[in-house]
Amino acid sequence: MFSPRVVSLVPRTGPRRFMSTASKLTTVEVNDKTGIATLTMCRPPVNGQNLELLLDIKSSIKEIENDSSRGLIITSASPKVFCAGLDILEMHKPDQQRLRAVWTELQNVWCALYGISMPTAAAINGHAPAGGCLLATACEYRVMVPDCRIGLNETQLGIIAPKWLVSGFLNILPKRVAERALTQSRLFTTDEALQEGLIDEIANSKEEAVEKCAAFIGTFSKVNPVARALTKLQFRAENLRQFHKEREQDVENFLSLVNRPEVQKGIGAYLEGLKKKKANKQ
Ligand SMILES: CCCCCCC/C=C/C(=O)SCCNC(=O)CCNC(=O)[C@H](O)C(C)(C)COP(=O)(O)OP(=O)(O)OC[C@H]1O[C@@H](n2cnc3c(N)ncnc32)[C@H](O)[C@@H]1OP(=O)(O)O
Repeated sequence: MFSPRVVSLVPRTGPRRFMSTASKLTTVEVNDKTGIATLTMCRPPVNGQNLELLLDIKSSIKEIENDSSRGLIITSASPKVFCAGLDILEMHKPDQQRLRAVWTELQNVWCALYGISMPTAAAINGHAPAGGCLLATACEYRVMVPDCRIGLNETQLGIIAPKWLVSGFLNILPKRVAERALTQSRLFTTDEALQEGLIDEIANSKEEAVEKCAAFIGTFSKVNPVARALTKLQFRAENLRQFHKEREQDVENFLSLVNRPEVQKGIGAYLEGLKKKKANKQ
């Protein structure tokens, strides 16, 4: 659960350092001058959230939290995609135990990122549908590169995003806009996302996005970190409480929904569509 941590306000000096990461699916780089940790997802081609990537993101977030970094920036090593959401292959003709673990780890990742006390920001250097949007909206600030898309498009796959998954989205967007976007499976362009407030800034490159995220985190340098953390919790505690109350039932709901024959059919067709898209590109 949420536990605010006192962070020294004295700037660190020295070179950048890398933390150990569970595998190569994420890297964590800490800027020793600013104390900000950048977590980069590295599962080509699109950072599809399979079980291993989710486990790795979770352990990197925990590592950053234990290191008392000044802030956390999440981004991607893929040139065009921040994160394509859940790896659809995990949901198609699934192994039941693994599917259960995938959903549990998606919950764990959201909970760790949404409830972390340090400032968080997403440098969205590419498309961010579904689970990608979930990561971005769990953060406090979002900077996105031009000509990309972000949103919760679950209904397109015949699945329903549960309340906890939508809560970050609802922190940012007016309820009416959120309801319409979810029911329409709307993916916002970068410009639309800025106009609606789903993102905070546009940057021309990933590097600039990371810089803008760091500048946002820097705005807290003179704010008491405990007061900041408790204030953040005040805004997020109710969603976290509700999530913990419902998380087990939520896993059962997910399993039963994904296993429905018509949903399996929809997921299969969606996968085919992705493959056809690639064939048409060639
Ligand atoms: C109680 C129940 C609650 C259920 C709630 C469920 C909550 C979460 C759900 C999800 O996250 S579902 C996943 C939703 N994601 C998407 O719909 C994104 C699909 N992908 C795309 O739109 C595009 O790929 C892209 C991200 C915009 C990137 O486009 P780009 O043109 O750069 O690449 P592609 O050629 O399309 O893809 C490359 C390669 O990657 C495969 N792929 C793409 N997305 C996924 C994915 N989500 N899972 C698995 N694989 C994916 C795609 O098929 C290509 O594969 P190859 O053909 O190269 O093998």
